[in-house]
This record gives sequence, C-alpha cells and structure tokens, in this order.
Amino acid sequence: EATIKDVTTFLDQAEAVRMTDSARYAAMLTQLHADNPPMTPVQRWRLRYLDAAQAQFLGHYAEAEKGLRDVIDHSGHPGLSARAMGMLLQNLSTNHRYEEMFTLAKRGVAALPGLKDTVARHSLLSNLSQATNFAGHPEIAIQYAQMIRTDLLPGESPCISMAVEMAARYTQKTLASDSQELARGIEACTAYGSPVMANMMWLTKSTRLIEEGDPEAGLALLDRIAPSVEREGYFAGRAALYSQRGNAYLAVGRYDDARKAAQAAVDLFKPGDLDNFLIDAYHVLYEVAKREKKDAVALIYYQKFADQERGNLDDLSARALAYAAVEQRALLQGLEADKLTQQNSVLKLEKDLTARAVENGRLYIALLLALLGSVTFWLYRIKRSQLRFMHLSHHDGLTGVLNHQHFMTELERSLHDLERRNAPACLVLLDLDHFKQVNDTYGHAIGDVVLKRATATCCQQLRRADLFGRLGGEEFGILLHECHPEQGLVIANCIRAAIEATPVTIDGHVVKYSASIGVACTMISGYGLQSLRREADAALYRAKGAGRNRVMTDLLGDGLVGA
Ligand SMILES: Nc1nc2c(ncn2[C@@H]2O[C@H](COP(=O)(O)OP(=O)(O)OP(=O)(O)O)[C@@H](O)[C@H]2O)c(=O)[nH]1
Repeated sequence: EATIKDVTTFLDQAEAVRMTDSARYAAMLTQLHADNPPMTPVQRWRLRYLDAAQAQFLGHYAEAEKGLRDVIDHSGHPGLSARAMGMLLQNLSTNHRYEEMFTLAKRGVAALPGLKDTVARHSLLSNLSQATNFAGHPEIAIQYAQMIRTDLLPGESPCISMAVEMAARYTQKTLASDSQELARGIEACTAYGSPVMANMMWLTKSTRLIEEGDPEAGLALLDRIAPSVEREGYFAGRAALYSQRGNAYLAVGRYDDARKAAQAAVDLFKPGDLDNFLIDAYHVLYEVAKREKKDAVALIYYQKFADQERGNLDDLSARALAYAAVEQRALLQGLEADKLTQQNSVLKLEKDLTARAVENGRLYIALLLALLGSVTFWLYRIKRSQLRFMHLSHHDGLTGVLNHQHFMTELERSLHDLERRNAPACLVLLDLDHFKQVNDTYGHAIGDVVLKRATATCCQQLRRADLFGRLGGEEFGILLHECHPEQGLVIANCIRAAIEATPVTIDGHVVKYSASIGVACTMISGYGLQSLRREADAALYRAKGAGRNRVMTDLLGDGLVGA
C-alpha cells in the first residue's frame, strides 16, 4: 500500500469504491486508521461517516447509529449530515424503529431545499425513497427517485435513482420480469460499476420470473449472479439469493437443494430476527418437509413460517402506523404553529389595543391637564386684571395714593371702626401753596413731578395703618389712626417741614414749594365725617389765611404751629 499523501484525495477514493469494491473500501479505511495522518476537522468527520457506513454494511447497527448521529448533530457540515441521515434511515428501518425513522425522514425532507451538495442530495433522496417505499407508499418513493433523475448533471449515472425506483415499482406490483426499465436500471448500475445495486435488480428480476411461473429461468439467473453476490457480501443480497433459490428449487421439485438453500438463508439470521426472506425460507422448509412426509418437522417449520408471516404483517402495520403517526404529528405541529401564529396575532392585537387605549388615556389626561392649565391661567389673568381694575378704580393715576371717592369711603369706614373701639384719630387736610404758580412758571409736567414728590414725602412720614388720599388737584387728605390731637399736630408739622425741606431739582432749576395743613381730631370734633371734614377745612383755610406753609388745628384756643 502506498502511503497516504493527501487525506482528502484518499477519502474521495475510498468513498468512490464504497459501493463498487467493498473489500478495497474496507482495506482503505483500515490503512487510514493505521497511518493516522494529521487531519482537518472536516476530514475527521468524513472518516467518522465512512466508518459508520462500513459498520452498517457489516450489520453493526448500534455502532453505525452512534457514528451517524454524531455526524448529523455535530459535524456542522450539511452535505455530510444529509448523507448520514440517509444511512441512518436504512439503519432504523432494518431495526424496525419506524417512528424514529419517519421522524428522521421528515427532518431530511426539511433539509432538502437548502442542500447544495448534489451527491449528498441524491443520497438523501434515494434513502427517502426507500423509507417511503418501506412504509407502503411506493408512489411517493417513485417521486423521490425521479427527483434524483431530473437533478442529474450530464455524465452522472442514473443507477441509484433507477435502483430505488425499481424497488418501489416491485412493491407497487407494476414490474414485469421483462420490463424495459428494469433492464435499463441493471444496465445503468453495471455501467456505473455498482454490482451491489445491479445484483439487487437482478434479484428483483429473478423473483418476478419465479412469481410469473418460470422458476427455471429464475434459477438460471440466480446461478449466473451468485458469484458476484457472494463476492460483494452484501447481506440483503445474500439473503435474497438464498431464499430465491429455495423458492425456485421447490418450484422445480429439487427438494434437497431447496432445503439447503432455505436453510442457508435461515442461517444468515439470528434467532428472533424478523425478515421477509425468512418467510420465504421457512415456507420452503415447511413445504419440503411436508412433501417428504416429515410431519413433525413440517409442523415446526410451519410454526416458524406462521410466526414470521404474522410478525411481518405486524411489522407492515407497524410501519404504516408509524408513518401515519409522524405525518399526523407534522400536521398537528403545523396546525399548532398556525394556531400559535393566530393566538400571537390576537395577543399582539390586544396588546396594540391596550397600548392604544393607554395612549388615548394619556392623551385625554394631557388634554384635561392642558385645559385645566389654560382655565387656571385664564382665571389667574382674569383675577389679576380684576385686581388691576380694582386698584385703578381705587387709586389716583398720577400719585398712586387713594382717589377721592375711595378715600372718603375708607375714611367713613375707619371712623365707624374707631368710634366703636373709642380709639382717637386725626384728619389732616393738606394743600400745596401757590401751586398755580409752579405750573405757570415751570409747566404742567413739572407740576406733576412736584405733586408726586410731595406725595412720596408725605408717605415717608406716615404709618401703614394711616389712610392717604388725593382729594383733587393739589389737595390731599390723611387719616392718622390711633392718634391724639397733640400727636396729630406734631405729625402734621413733620409732614409740612419735610415738604418744605424737599425741593424738586429739574434741569438745573430748584423748584421750592410748601404746603398748608389743617388738622381736626376726633377727640375734639367727634367721629362724624361731615363735622370732622368741616373742622379740618376750616383749619386749612385758617392756615392759608395766616400766610401758608403752616399747620392749623381744631384745638380750642387755636394753638397754631407756624413755619
Ligand atoms: N400740574 C398739575 N396741576 C394741577 C393739577 N390739578 C390741579 N392743578 C393746578 O393746581 C392749581 C390750583 O391753583 P389754585 O386753586 O388757584 O390754588 P394755588 O395756586 O395752589 O394757590 P393756593 O391754594 O391759594 O395757595 C391750578 O393751576 C390747577 O391747574 C394736576 O394734576 N397737575
């Protein structure tokens, strides 16, 4: 043996002879393991697959299954995994694990569309074809087989597709021994160099010949292919060869040969095995024993034959049931998926609706808040303008103190209040002196400034509780709360002095001015508004008359304070 130079090439070569030269294939695998050259992960997975294939070929099913499942689940190589699936289908079928087999077949069908590797595709399709044929659906098996043929590249052999199609046609009972397709299939596989598959079709042909009533021709054919079947060592081929021979010998009356052939078939199997070929073999053994009048032996073989046939019938229905179960499950899963999608869309709709309701709710709240805000704002503005109007209607526009009307109203209210509490107060009337002259000399605008300044000066002398108002023109009124006449006189004089001491300076002009003040107090003139006002007016009049810039009161004895 030459040393392995390129592992991939070596693996390719091994795979190429797998179906055509079993012995060489086995030798190549042995060499690869012995040399153990360095390998890439993909090369290792290929070897794992090829080892599993060999284990399966030799009937070591558990070992084969382990390797194949490993490749399917862990190689991460779609082509290799598809081929492993195909081989595992055969494995499971041989071991009557039909539900697992059809479940795997479903997985294979699902993997088909994404499978670019044509070799892997064809391998998977051919195994799917065999699996469905086995399940009693040869019509679907034929379709899978034909899918391979329409997919063939120029120069590629139709051998495999023909072989699986012929198997399905046999199940369908639409195949005659002299069928053109069968002849073409045998031709294709012979040309392809696959004696294993050519032999299986030869065996189908011999079966049909015997069934059609020509056991001589069947026997001749079996004798012709026997060396090749033996050489290839394919288990199913040998079992078919021996049991067919048994049938043919029985049909031509060569009982001894028939018994030997049938026994050879039985010997291939282990006790407890169930197989189609065993039905035929035991049937032959029973018939031979019966014809040789060995009744006890015949009875034993009849029992075996009956067991096999019943087992086979059970197996047939088990396959059909398993197939149906897997189909049903797939259908159910589809329905479940549909239902889930529907439920999901309903849930989504509900979620959308809820979200929208929440959104709407939020919008309403926002609108309400905005409305409330604007109402509050408007209320505030209305209130503010109301207050402003009130202020405007109660105060003098130029000086900011109470206007005449409001001063009089407040004065009356205060006097009532003071009277009730028996508290003293003084009414002060103040009139700027010769104000006409100020206006005439400096103009009206400066007259206004003087009025404002005089007001501000007065305010500085007053307490919070005191009332201060402009009675008109340059005349002002002040109510001094909680104030005795002597106090009133002092405060009035302070105001007068402050006004005199605070001239207005405008554009370099110093505008001097003064005020005359009349004071009337409740302790002398009483709480009556009219009398108090009258007395204060009289005092003011007296102040003017006495030369202005002075304070006069209603005090008896006319105690006057001059400037
Ligand atoms: N600048 C200005 N002048 C005013 C205002 N209201 C009244 N007057 C003026 O105040 C002057 C009042 O003059 P009179 O009543 O003759 O008295 P007076 O000149 O102050 O003389 P006596 O009161 O006798 O000292 C008038 O010339 C009015 O036009 C005002 O709001 N602004």
